Amino acid sequence: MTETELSQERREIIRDLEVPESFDADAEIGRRAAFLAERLTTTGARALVLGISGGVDSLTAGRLCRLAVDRAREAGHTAEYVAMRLPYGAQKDEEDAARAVEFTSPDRCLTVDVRAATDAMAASLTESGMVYADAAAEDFVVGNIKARQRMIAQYAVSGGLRGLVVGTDHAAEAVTGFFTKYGDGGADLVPLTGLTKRRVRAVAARLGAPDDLVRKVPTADLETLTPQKPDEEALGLTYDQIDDFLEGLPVSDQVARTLVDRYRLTAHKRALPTAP
Ligand SMILES: Nc1ncnc2c1ncn2[C@@H]1O[C@H](COP(=O)(O)OP(=O)(O)OC[C@H]2O[C@@H]([n+]3cccc(C(=O)O)c3)[C@H](O)[C@@H]2O)[C@@H](O)[C@H]1O
Ligand SMILES: Nc1ncnc2c1ncn2[C@@H]1O[C@H](COP(=O)(O)OP(=O)(O)OP(=O)(O)O)[C@@H](O)[C@H]1O
Ligand SMILES: [Mg+2]
Repeated sequence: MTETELSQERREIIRDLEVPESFDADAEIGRRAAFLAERLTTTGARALVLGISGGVDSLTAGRLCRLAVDRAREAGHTAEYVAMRLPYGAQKDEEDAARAVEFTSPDRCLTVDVRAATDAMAASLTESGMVYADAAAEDFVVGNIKARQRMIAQYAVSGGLRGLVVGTDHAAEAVTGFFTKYGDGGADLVPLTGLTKRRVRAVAARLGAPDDLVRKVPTADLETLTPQKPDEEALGLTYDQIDDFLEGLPVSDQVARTLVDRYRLTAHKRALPTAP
């Protein structure tokens, strides 16, 4: 890829992922809360359902759900914001998760431990004769089962309450495809679309979130063998590098090429299933 092709492709990615040049936290909060409220009133849905992990993305999306439900109610609509705690057994940062739930102020919070379902599926797969390359490969696959069990739990609640499932994907995850296909990637509404990680943090700070949660080290926390593994370690890139790339700020050629490659390789995760 020539320099010109690289910068052209970068511009296209920024456009496709809807990353605006300028950013104003107040404007983003207003626009995104209004979007969620409009979805509630237009679809007639009665609930916004969201998993709260203890990380900054769900904390931010949760507070936007609170604002949106309040707005929809003011317009005469009946709706609630339902938070879900979805630990796999005992979660190491449970205290952060509890504080995050409190900050987002849900109408109710349901806790569903995804461990039994995850372990049962993993055991059935092994019984079927499925063999993994090694223990780390199995752990990685089971990590994605955890994410999909969370999706199943959220859709069960959404189905029962006539709700909509809220996802937390944003531009810095979308560009790298750093989410589980049909797991945390499975949602009805994605209010953080187009935000870089630092902009998610800026929105969270503006919403008044506790500082340590705003600055918390991001983790998918899916692998049992390496709990709380920082995303940056798994990605081999820092969020600052990813954000700089998406915000059109200076990045090394190597970072730009890595991200363009990653974006191409993960195109299937941002698209509908491929058809003939
Ligand atoms: N070219 C192609 N066209 C159509 N489909 C294609 C495909 N290549 C793979 N696939 C399918 O996609 C599957 C792989 O996708 P997937 O199952 O998602 O698995 P994969 O992308 O390998 O793993 C998910 C990654 O996202 C990270 N993650 C997950 C969840 C949350 C977070 C977080 O930040 O919190 C991060 C996780 O740590 C891991 O690194 C393949 O097994 C295959 O079925
Ligand atoms: N243990 C959990 N309990 C409830 N929801 C979860 C849990 N783990 C993940 N999720 C859901 O999956 C989403 C994706 O996880 P992800 O790690 O990208 O976001 P986060 O934890 O909110 O923020 P960060 O990326 O900074 O860790 C979360 O935003 C949340 O909605
Ligand atoms: Mg997380």
